Amino acid sequence: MLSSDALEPYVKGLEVWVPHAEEGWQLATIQSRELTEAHITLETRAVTGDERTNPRMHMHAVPASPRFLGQDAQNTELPPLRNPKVLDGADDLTSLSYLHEPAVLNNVRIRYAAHNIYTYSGIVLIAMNPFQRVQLYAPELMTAYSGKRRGELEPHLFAIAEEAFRDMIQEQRDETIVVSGESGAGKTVSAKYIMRYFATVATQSGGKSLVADASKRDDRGTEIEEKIMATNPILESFGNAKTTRNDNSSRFGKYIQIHFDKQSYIVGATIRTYLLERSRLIYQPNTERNYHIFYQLCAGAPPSERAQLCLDECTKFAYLNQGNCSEIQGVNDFEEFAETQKALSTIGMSVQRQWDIFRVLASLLHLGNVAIAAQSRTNASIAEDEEAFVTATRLLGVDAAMLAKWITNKQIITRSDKIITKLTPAQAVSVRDSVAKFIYASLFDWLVTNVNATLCNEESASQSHSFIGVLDIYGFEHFKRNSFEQFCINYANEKLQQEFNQHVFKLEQEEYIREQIDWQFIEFTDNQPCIALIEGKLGVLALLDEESRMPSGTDENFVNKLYQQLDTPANKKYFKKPRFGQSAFTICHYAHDVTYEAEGFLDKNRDNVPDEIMEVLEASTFDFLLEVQKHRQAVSVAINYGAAIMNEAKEVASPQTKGRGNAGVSKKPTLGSVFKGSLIELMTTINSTEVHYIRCIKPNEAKVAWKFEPQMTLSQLRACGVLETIHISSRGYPTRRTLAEFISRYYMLVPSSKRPESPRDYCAAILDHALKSPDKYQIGLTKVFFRAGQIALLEKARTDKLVHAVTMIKKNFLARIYRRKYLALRHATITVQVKYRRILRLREKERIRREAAATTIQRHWRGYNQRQCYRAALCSIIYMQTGK
Ligand SMILES: Nc1ncnc2c1ncn2[C@@H]1O[C@H](COP(=O)(O)OP(=O)(O)OP(=O)(O)O)[C@@H](O)[C@H]1O
Repeated sequence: MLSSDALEPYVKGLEVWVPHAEEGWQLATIQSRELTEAHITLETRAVTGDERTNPRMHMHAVPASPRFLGQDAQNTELPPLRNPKVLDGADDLTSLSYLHEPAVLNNVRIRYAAHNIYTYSGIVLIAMNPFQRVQLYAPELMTAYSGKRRGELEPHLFAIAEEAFRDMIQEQRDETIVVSGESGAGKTVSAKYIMRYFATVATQSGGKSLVADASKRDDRGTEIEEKIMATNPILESFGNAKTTRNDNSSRFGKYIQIHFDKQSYIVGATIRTYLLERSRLIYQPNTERNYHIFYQLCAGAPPSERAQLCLDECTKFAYLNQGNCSEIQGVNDFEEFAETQKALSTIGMSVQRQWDIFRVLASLLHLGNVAIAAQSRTNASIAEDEEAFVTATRLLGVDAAMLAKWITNKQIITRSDKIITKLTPAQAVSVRDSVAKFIYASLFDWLVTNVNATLCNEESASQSHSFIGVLDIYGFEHFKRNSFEQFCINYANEKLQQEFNQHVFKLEQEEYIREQIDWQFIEFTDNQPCIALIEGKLGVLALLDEESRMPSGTDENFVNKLYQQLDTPANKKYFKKPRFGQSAFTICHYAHDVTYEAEGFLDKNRDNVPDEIMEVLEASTFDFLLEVQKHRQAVSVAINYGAAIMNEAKEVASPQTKGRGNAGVSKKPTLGSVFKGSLIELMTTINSTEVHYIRCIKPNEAKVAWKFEPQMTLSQLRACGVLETIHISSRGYPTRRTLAEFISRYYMLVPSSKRPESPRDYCAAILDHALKSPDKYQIGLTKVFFRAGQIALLEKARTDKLVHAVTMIKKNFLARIYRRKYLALRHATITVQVKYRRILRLREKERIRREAAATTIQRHWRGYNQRQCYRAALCSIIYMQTGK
């Protein structure tokens, strides 16, 4: 049933959001509203756009289940309300009055259009990729953010870095900055700037930040910072590749811990890496490349080393030419090779050791060129004198005959016998490739361990007092075809999302307690059932491991096991068996339902090379290769030990799983279990730190500067949990203002005679006047908390008040002006009148005077005439009488 409160704002002329196919959401105004006992009808019209593409929208809501009908879709809710215009482009989404999907999208869009790439969403920083160099990372800006609290300046990743740095000093605890987002969203760039910030900014005791002054740092300090920065080009060369989505895509996850001493100077760093994409070594889709280092080596090796390693154009190597892409626009592999070498030297790696590494890389390229022929129709064979094979085995320092034998044959050990069978050419190619993948993955791990050894020796480890970790991890992935890699990535994201949700809740609760407001905490939907479905005792990973350890295990058996174990009513919210086909399974993740193709799961999970080939490699005459393998074995032992402990714990917990399919079971750690172990370890670390979040968003697929694709942005906002967080917090008090901010904006809502002294009472007085429902807000010690929508009401009240005030001022002002004008006019009129009258009077006087004069003249004239006549008559008489 719709409450009258909910309906109240929906009046004619109000702006609301309606769904739109391309724009995500579109602005519309309510044209009419009709309320009957049976239902409510709202009719809206799009504010912009042409009538054909955006026809009128008719909305209905029945009392029992409010709904509005779109052009062709039915919605069960009233349309979301638009925020007051004054909030457009707010730099923190939590300051919006209505917090919903369209509001978030609109705000981010407005900011991006104004070239503001960063926006806060509560504790999260949303970073939109500009796909263009922006002037936001200069040292002067680092100085500006140094020592400043978040919110004092525009949103920025330096503000997040500074916050972590300050918290570390003040709270004496470890910090983590989680940078996530989809491929090409800007994680690596952001992580690099954060590291640069830490490398540039140092502290003085007392927690006062300042940009590092070279004179204040000893050489060791500066050297460590240089080394830390040098890890970027190294890891990028060996772990990044060109993909369709990103020219410099990191094909692994990493967690870099920067260690600080008691004075908050950097003393070292350690790097943990996750799930390097191994398949890229042997296969690249069209327009994609293998790892950068191979192309750099082919372009940059000097002639003597080139000859020694038999290097050629990169297009000549099967492992490098499948994507038909040997160059990246704007990247010079020759120069990049020099950069990589320089970085390796910076971390203290000798030139000899560098060439050992390059030798291994060259051997892999030649191994990829080894032709596997069909000896008979089904049996594979390798020509031992083939150039590529000779070079590969020479560089690897291994027995060519033995390697050829174990690439083309397989040995099965039974209780009483050892049976050798021939492999098909396809199987042999797969073994050859598994050797290459194994060596490259081992080399990568060795490299990371060595980088760590130089970045954090025993001395720096002993000085380390606290650390800030930067996690640059792949975001949620959902492609047309999803495989084991996407499964692992999405599993990692489920774990991070859970941590994030709990964190947001924890923070909310903490703030409410700190501010001493009354609240009843709301439950939120935890994604734990989905995580349990993946990593639980009989979850996807356990069943995958069980099947992987069977000598005769297949992807089909694995997927059937999933159907049997997991396709149950209890799991129906999280696991689905697709309607068609028997080779896929769907997991309903927090961000999206993803259907995974089971094909290849077992191979990828097993990720092992036959024992016989391991023996061949272990007998190598190339010392460096042996060192790499020893390192690998040490890591495996550690993982096995961890796995054994985990298994033991599991078996104690669940006796019914004991003995499940143990016959002929391989004891090697599977990739899934390794990943699970490293993820658990990562989560333990992260949970012991204070976490800060940066969510990178890729605003368009084509990587075009400043282009905003709403649907693409929306799906990422959903996937990175921003909308989920907003949903969570909107059930509490999502909007808040400090008492001072609140008073300075809304003081006019209470008459000046009724303004109390204390800020809290002042706020209470304002709220009492402006908001009808006291349950819609709470006044804390330093902040006022609002339920969704209240700021819009306050804004409206403020606008009404101001409009009223403006009208009054205008009225009085105009009255004054017109009165003045009137008085001036009156005065002028009177003056004119007086003068005119005077003139008239003068004229009258003059006339009278003239008339009098005329009369006189007339009289005189008449007199004169009469006299003249008299005189003439007299003369005539005299004349007549006298004759004179
Ligand atoms: N802040 C930024 N300023 C300018 N350009 C950026 C910024 N962030 C990202 N870019 C551009 O986007 C590209 C992709 O960024 P980046 O490599 O950091 O993505 P990613 O999220 O790490 O991707 P992947 O997961 O594939 O490694 C960069 O090469 C750069 O061109």
